[in-house]
Amino acid sequence: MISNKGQSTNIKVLCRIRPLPNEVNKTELSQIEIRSSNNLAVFPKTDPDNALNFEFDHIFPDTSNQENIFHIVAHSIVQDLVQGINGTIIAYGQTASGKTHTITGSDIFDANTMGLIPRVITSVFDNIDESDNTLEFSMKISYCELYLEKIYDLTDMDKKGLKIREDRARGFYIEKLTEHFVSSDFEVFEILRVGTENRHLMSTKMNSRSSRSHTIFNISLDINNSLDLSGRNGRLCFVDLAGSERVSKTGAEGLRLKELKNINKSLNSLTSVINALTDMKALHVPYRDSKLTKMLQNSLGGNSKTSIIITISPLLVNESETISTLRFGAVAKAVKNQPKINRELTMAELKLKLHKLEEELKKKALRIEALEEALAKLNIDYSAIESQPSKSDDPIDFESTESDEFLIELEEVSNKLTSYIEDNSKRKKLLTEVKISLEDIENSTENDHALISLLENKHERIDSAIKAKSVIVQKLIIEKTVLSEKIERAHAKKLELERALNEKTAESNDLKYKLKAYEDKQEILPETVEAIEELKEKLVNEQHKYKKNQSELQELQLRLNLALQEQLNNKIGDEKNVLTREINARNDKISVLEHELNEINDSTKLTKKILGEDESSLIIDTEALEKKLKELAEMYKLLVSRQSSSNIEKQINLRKVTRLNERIVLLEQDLKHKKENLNKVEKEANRFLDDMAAQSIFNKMRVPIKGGGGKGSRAYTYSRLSIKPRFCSSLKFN
Ligand SMILES: Nc1ncnc2c1ncn2[C@@H]1O[C@H](COP(=O)(O)OP(=O)(O)OP(=O)(O)O)[C@@H](O)[C@H]1O
Repeated sequence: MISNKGQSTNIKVLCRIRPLPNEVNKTELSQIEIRSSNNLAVFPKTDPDNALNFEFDHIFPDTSNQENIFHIVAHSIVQDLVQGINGTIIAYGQTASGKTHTITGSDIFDANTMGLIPRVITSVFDNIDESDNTLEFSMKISYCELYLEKIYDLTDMDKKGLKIREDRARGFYIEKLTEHFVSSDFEVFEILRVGTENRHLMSTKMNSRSSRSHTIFNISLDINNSLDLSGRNGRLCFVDLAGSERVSKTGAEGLRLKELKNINKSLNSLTSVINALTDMKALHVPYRDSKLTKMLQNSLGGNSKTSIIITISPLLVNESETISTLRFGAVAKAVKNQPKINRELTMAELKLKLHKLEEELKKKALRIEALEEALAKLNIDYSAIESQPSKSDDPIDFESTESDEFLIELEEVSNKLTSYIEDNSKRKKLLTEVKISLEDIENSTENDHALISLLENKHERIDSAIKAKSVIVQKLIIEKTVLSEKIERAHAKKLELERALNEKTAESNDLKYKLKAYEDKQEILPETVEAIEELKEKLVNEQHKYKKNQSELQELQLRLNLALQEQLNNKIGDEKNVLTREINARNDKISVLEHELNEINDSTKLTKKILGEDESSLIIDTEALEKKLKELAEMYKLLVSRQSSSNIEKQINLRKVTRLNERIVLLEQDLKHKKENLNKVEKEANRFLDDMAAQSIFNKMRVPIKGGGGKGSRAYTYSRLSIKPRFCSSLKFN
């Protein structure tokens, strides 16, 4: 990296006064007067008449918001960063005075409360978006903290106790600190969020989330110009220092005390560095005294545009810390840095430089030649002059005395020549170095080109190999499909064959079984014939019996029907007669009664006529008549009940007839079953006879197919049977 010489610039110091915490009473305020945007006075409680006056680059009153801070502190730093100029923003101040609030913000995702880092990140990406297309950017982020003199990688908590190394080109740097390549503000926000969560915090009297460490958030931006191949690099560093506190005020103990001592120690070393940087008489800047100052070497007195934001509290209770912070800021303001554009020369620039050096070298060589010629004309051996001891030690003794002036001139020429030679050798050396570096660059460029073409070739080869492979893969896929179809077909065929084989095996088993059965049967044929004869006989007998039964049954049924019919007719006739007789008798009775009633009527009329003649005999007659009437009524009732009981009897008889009919149906069904059974028996007998007939033909036609055959052989084949004897087809029933 070759850089233009940096201009000396003072560190900027800006002062931010935090607003009052809500719970605080106004009477407890320090007397701080903001006199202008860069001037402020403090009237100490102990000595209000002697105001302490402070001048800073800017003073932010407690009403300033985060956006104001960004515009005044960081806007120009962002512009510098994208030009390749380093920047640093440091927050320094008492605990709870608002350092973290200023650098990171209370909530990095809240547009109002987000601090400088998120705003700067957004702005850098905006700048990148708006930049020329020929510029290429590459951004790296790292985030670490210094806690109890140990360095932690906040983006990877497994990395603790990191070492600070020193390098000629880079100065101090943290070894193994993760640098995240990022391409969007979201990624940076995420790193910031995770890192901020990982910080060492503690709840203290003054701050519920007090930082117990110094944190450094670093942005590194490489800017490359694709046209002239020039490059730049800018680094922007945000430092949130841990807050100073008086041990006596806090009454801290244990770890808290240890933390506090460490914080104060490193802040003291920072103050020492600042003091040394501003002290003209100081011979040495004690950067190496602490890790913090090593890490901030470039930001303080180095190649960086640095701004320190001092944060102060308006509370009276913090007055002494406020004054000491303001004093620190006042001193720091005097520190001078040399920021410069960090740029690499373009190839054209390097070539031009080389060309100039070569021209210069040629001129020098000509001058040397001219001088050597002049010497030669004067007969002076230049090499002898060169090898001669110095004049003071052993002065030259010129016997042929030339003039003293000539000697002086000669000495001058000799001196000039020597200086030319020295100059020349220096330039030659420089030229060689430049040539070497140019060659290196050309070599590396050639190497890069070669590598690129190698990679391109390789890429092409891989590409064509991939294509070839994909063709093969396609073919293989097709082959695989065809093969799997074939396999499927073969499998189906195999299953079919297996099924056929099973069937054949079953058939063969069946045949074997049948063969065995026939063989067995053959052995018992005489008995079988006898049995068949017996069976036949039995069957004929059964058929006879069945026929007889059937005709008997039919006869029985006929008789039954007749009997029933007769019985029914008789019964109905009887009933009818009885009823007719009863009805006739009743009619007779009714006509008798009617007759009697007429007589009574007549006698009543007569009675009415002779009324008064014999009333008592009339009453007797009336009573007799009433009695008669009663008897007639009862007789009528009896007749009616007889008629209803004859109706019931008729119903019963009808039910009996129905039951008889049902029984007839049942008998018919039974008869049908018996018929069916008989048919079955007949069919069985026919089959049996068929088998017998086949057997008798088979016995005549069997042929050996294996093992010579003959008697006792088990392997036979069958000829097709064409004659099938039937068993008594005439016995079939309809
Ligand atoms: N300017 C401000 N406006 C609003 N709130 C603020 C401001 N400054 C500080 N605060 C609030 O005060 C509290 C302490 O602030 P912060 O943590 O930033 O202090 P600090 O200086 O970083 O403290 P420490 O050194 O202990 O870490 C926080 O809740 C913060 O939000």
